[in-house]
Amino acid sequence: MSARVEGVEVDTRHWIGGRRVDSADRFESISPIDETPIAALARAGAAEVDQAVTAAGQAFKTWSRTSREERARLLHRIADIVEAKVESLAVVETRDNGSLLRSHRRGVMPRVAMNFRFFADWLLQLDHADFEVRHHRNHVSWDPSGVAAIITPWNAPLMLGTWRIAPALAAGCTVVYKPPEWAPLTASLLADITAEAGLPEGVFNVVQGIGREAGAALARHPKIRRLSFTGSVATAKQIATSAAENLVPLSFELGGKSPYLVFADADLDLAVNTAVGQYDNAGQVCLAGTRILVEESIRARFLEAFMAKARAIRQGDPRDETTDIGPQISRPHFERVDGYVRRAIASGLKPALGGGPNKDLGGLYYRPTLFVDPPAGSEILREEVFGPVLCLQSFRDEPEGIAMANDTEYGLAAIVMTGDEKRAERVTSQVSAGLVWNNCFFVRDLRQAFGGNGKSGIGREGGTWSFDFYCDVKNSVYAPNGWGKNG
Ligand SMILES: NC(=O)C1=CN([C@@H]2O[C@H](COP(=O)(O)OP(=O)(O)OC[C@H]3O[C@@H](n4cnc5c(N)ncnc54)[C@H](O)[C@@H]3O)[C@@H](O)[C@H]2O)C=CC1
Ligand SMILES: O=C(O)/C=C/C=C(\O)C(=O)O
Repeated sequence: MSARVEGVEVDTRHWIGGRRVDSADRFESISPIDETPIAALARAGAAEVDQAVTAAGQAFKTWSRTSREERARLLHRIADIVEAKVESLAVVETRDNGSLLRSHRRGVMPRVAMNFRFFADWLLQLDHADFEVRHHRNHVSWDPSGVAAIITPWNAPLMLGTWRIAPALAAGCTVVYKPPEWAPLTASLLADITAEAGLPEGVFNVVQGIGREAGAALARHPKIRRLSFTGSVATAKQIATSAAENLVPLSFELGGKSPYLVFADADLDLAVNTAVGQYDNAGQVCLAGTRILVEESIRARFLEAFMAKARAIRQGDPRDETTDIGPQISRPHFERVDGYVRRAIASGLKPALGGGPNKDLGGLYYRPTLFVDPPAGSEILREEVFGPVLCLQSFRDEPEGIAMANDTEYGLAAIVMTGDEKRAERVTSQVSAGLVWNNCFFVRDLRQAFGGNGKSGIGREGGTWSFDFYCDVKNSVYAPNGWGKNG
């Protein structure tokens, strides 16, 4: 069973134990570009999930004992093939999730390859730390833990999936991956790539399906040893409850409502351009600085420049090179975003920009929207909209700016725009966020610790943090032969 998407053949069955497996049930992937169904996929239930976990458990026996060099070689091979297939991966992903084709070609798919390369290289230089304590040698090693379950969302499907799959495989775990049902297709292409690379059967498995069915069955499976979840807080709570039953270690990368602080001494052009960039991917970015906080003395100048720039955003078909932002992922998500905007308007707020669907384009295209001065505590300031909706407020001085930045239950990212290096360090040290960018945004290096505070998540991934999570860290103590025999 397969679908032809933008000229690329995509197998729409599961990938379990190195072969394609079908289900009796189906679900459809609908393209956000024009809301047409583009593929019918196998829809897993508990039986297929169990089959995948069993295959992964079997494969773990040899993969966990495969040398680090061989694991790294295979991951590099996967990266080579991803690089050779950037174009087909990019066109399928754009059709499936509506993100910009040019971003997929130039940034996202190369990052997918980098996810594999980076963790392959990090594995080889992972320091198996030794230290001496009173003639006893302590040795710390990162041992593979077992089957890792990985569940990720649709806003950057292959990049977010491989950001967890690559370190899990590098760590010697085997993987059962449940891709997002709103953008499931490139996961299947990845399965083909792992086979072409020569990854042994059962090491990487894909179960396609719906979150509350296949995802829930995977999260509660008693044989998984790690659970990495990226998605919403509501789903995270359900998953945590299931995982608690089996005491499975969790890594959660969840939502955000990040502050974007602009001080009067900031480079105004840079601050405005970067602020307008928070609409990228049609606002479907967990890290986005959706609460713009501007120092009062430059508020009018900032707002004027922001509005001019934001009005120039070109919205349209994400396959068009000149498009800046595309559609929302799905009709339910579009309605959810619109619900937030409608309730804000009903509460008396007037959007300074946008405030509804893009009627010229129709479909799932939602206009970049800005609310100025929403009251403290209002829903639009508190909750993650995950659409092209920003809020702008102003603050009198640094302490007030920091207090407003921290007035959230989330703590994923913060952006600080200032020309004063000392202020940058001071503010950074006082904002609660897993990632703080000063005078920049989304500058990523895979050695960085990535994750959030509060409702934005549990744990960190990236570099050694990923190995700490996917591995059973072991400390061994070696005494000299005969040590202590004579008292
Ligand atoms: N911190 C981070 O790195 C990132 C966080 N996100 C967050 O993800 C959210 C958007 O993604 P959505 O797909 O709407 O989230 P979601 O929580 O609805 O779905 C995410 C994944 O979980 C699965 N799922 C849904 N219900 C499940 C259940 N009961 N048991 C097991 N699995 C289940 C889905 O099939 C999907 O694969 C936003 O809150 C966003 O901030 C998105 C990207 C990165
Ligand atoms: O760079 C990462 O590892 C993760 C980035 C997350 C997003 O791009 C997102 O959720 O939009």
